[in-house]
Amino acid sequence: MTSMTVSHLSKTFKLARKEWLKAVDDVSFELTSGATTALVGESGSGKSTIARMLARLVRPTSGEILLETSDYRKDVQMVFQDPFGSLNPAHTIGYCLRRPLEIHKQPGTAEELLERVNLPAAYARRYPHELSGGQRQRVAIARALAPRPKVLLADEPVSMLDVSIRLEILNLIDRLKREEDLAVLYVTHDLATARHFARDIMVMYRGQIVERGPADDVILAPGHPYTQLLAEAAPDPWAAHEAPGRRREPRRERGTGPPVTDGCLFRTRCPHAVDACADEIAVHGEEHLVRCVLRESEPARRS
Ligand SMILES: Nc1ncnc2c1ncn2[C@@H]1O[C@H](COP(=O)(O)OP(=O)(O)OP(=O)(O)O)[C@@H](O)[C@H]1O
Repeated sequence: MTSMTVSHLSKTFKLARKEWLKAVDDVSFELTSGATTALVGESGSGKSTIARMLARLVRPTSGEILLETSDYRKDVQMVFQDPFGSLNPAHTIGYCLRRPLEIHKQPGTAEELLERVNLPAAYARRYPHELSGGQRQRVAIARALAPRPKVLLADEPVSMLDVSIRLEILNLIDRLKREEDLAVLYVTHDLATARHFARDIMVMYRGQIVERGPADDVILAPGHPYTQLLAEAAPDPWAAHEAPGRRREPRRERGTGPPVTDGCLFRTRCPHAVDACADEIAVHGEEHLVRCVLRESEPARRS
């Protein structure tokens, strides 16, 4: 079931007197209960701005965010990247977890929430500085779950954690998604975990979604030259088992001059660019969408 529908969402930041930045440009998608949707793309592509708009921390310039339920403040919760900055050091873990239960008038206790994220109930008496980064992130997840939300926004939830515990935390979010029937938006740079944990992947480039589809299709048969570049550059732990010889050397960038602002924004970096890329870009496909003029004849697609 669709939990959240995002339509034509845009955000423009004013940088200086006559300088504007289109951080998010006409983005539409849906989040479904019981499923993870990954949002991937390089730094500065607008991923966090989308997550922050969905969390109502940033006001959209235009567009619409529709929630199936009516209580937005309760039903949409976010887990942030930094587990060290997200818990108030002056309060016990128990206090951090009881507050959202009280505010949203939910039954349950801090101890029960700790057990749901595999932490000992006795941690309720501890302070954030007594916990490791991974343990703090578990508390942040427990706090986000306290109001029994429908949508969980996870903005790079493991990128500041030790590599050795990242999978534990992602597995925890995955289990809770199934148990609570959550719609999860997973914002990440990491294509391998996006593919493993998400049902669908959306690829962002300079504020636009350039490709979207089932996770395996997007990673194994990327239709957009930008996704191909990302997939080729990413260390892929599954590649050796699935497709020997599939990987190629990343192509060299062709970028010259100032960045373009119309047509395909990737065309100055694209190894396949043709004149038509300067025109309005059509979106091809139904389940697997690709914003690329080359898609029709598919010369850019990997075999
Ligand atoms: N409050 C703001 N004022 C001005 N510009 C902003 C603001 N917030 C974000 N930006 C700019 O918007 C663009 C998109 O930023 P955003 O943080 O959404 O990207 P991102 O894909 O999440 O990157 P990262 O992976 O590094 O977090 C960037 O160019 C960023 O500098």
